[in-house]
Amino acid sequence: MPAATSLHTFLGIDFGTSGARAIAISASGEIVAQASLPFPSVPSSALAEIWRDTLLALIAQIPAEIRQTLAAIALDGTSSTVLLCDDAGIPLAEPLLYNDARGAAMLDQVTAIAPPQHTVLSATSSLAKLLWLLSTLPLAQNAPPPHLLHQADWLAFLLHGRLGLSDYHNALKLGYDVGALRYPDWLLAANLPVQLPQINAPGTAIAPILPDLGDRLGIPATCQICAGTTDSIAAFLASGASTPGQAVTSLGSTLVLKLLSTVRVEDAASGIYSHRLGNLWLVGGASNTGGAVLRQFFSDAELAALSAQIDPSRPSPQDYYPLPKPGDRFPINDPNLPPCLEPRPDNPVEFLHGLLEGIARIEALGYRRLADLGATPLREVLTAGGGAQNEVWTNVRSRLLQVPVLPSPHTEAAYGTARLARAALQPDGDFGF
Ligand SMILES: Nc1ncnc2c1ncn2[C@@H]1O[C@H](COP(=O)(O)OP(=O)(O)O)[C@@H](O)[C@H]1O
Ligand SMILES: O=C(CO)[C@H](O)[C@H](O)COP(=O)(O)O
Repeated sequence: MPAATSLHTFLGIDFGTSGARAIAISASGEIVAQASLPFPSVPSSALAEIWRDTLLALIAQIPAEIRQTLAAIALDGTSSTVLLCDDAGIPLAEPLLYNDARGAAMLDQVTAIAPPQHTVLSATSSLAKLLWLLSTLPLAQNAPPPHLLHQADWLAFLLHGRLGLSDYHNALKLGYDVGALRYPDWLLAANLPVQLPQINAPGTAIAPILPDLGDRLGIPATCQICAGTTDSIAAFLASGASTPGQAVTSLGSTLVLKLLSTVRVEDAASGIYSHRLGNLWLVGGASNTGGAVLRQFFSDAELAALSAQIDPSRPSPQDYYPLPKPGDRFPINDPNLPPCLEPRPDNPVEFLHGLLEGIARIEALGYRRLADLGATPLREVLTAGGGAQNEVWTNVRSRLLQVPVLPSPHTEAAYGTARLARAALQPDGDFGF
């Protein structure tokens, strides 16, 4: 594998909840190109087809002169978005998205095989989804067991052609033991009729881009495709945070908390888990609250205009638990938790104040839970995602969190994934963990 030079660039591709983005950076971390494409709100074809078309169209949007300098590409996807495919990588059924709770029907089975309090004990875990998919998939007798892949794994497969690989960020909610770096005995003993992916460290260079695809896209044959990560870990990596006690809240369609901690904590009842990051832990959880609820009531322009009329120093009298539909994962892990959006004041400014404060209270409750479980105390919160631009909201959150809340220097997950691609070719890495 050739070493990277100052003439090389690195591409990060983020498959988020509402669209995909790509950012190319130079060896010094400067953004040299970026592109984005929304997902269609009403899917016109099978989901995996939309992902594939979006991936190729997104790469094609990066200027040709940058594409020909690419030394590595990494991808992230929404965590626990999974699919089953055959030995040729063809999806056998529609993928299940990160927030799909149909796995609730399999929780008894998950409980029977997994240890108590394990992260997989959630309706939306990759393992619950895998069991649900296996229970519904009509598999021909003697057919080889299907491959389970996450969204980022499958997209990377399209670029490097090696099937059956994942990374230990995406694999956490499948049950992979990120402490021991192996599948645990309880999962292997379950003998599931599936080919579990082989797990790599996020950012490991896997293989060069498929020659035909490289030719078609004007990407050098030497460009390495790397093991990926999840979208909210990518947002954390984008921030540059590297000291225990620093946290990143992703305020996109959902609310995701990630605190860098020397202590690993887990609590299935509140949807809290720890991702591995070098020698440290990225502890936190993901709630279904967030910008998707705001979008049910307000356009982005309305959010900006109405927020400007809110006094962030004054608590809202509303006691909302904003969710786009019943069910949350963190800090209350309950697939049936009802949203609370009543009573609704006539004045839209007051209603929005209640929503922003409700989401901020869920965030504060989440960080409090992490502290109660013994994680490194919170010192500072950086914010990524569409909500990061809302200063009034930042002030509401700062009042409730009682630590400084700052915008992340780079709010795009794709920037963090580009850093991961760059680290793949610079073995001493640049993350400092
Ligand atoms: N001024 C604003 N204040 C609060 N939220 C906002 C504002 N502008 C956009 N948003 C929210 O940001 C979300 C989009 O953020 P983004 O990071 O692009 O999300 P995704 O998770 O889908 O990638 C939308 O759901 C929208 O409601
Ligand atoms: O809600 C999400 C979708 O944007 C997040 O991807 C998510 O569930 C966070 O998971 P992880 O901590 O494994 O990255």
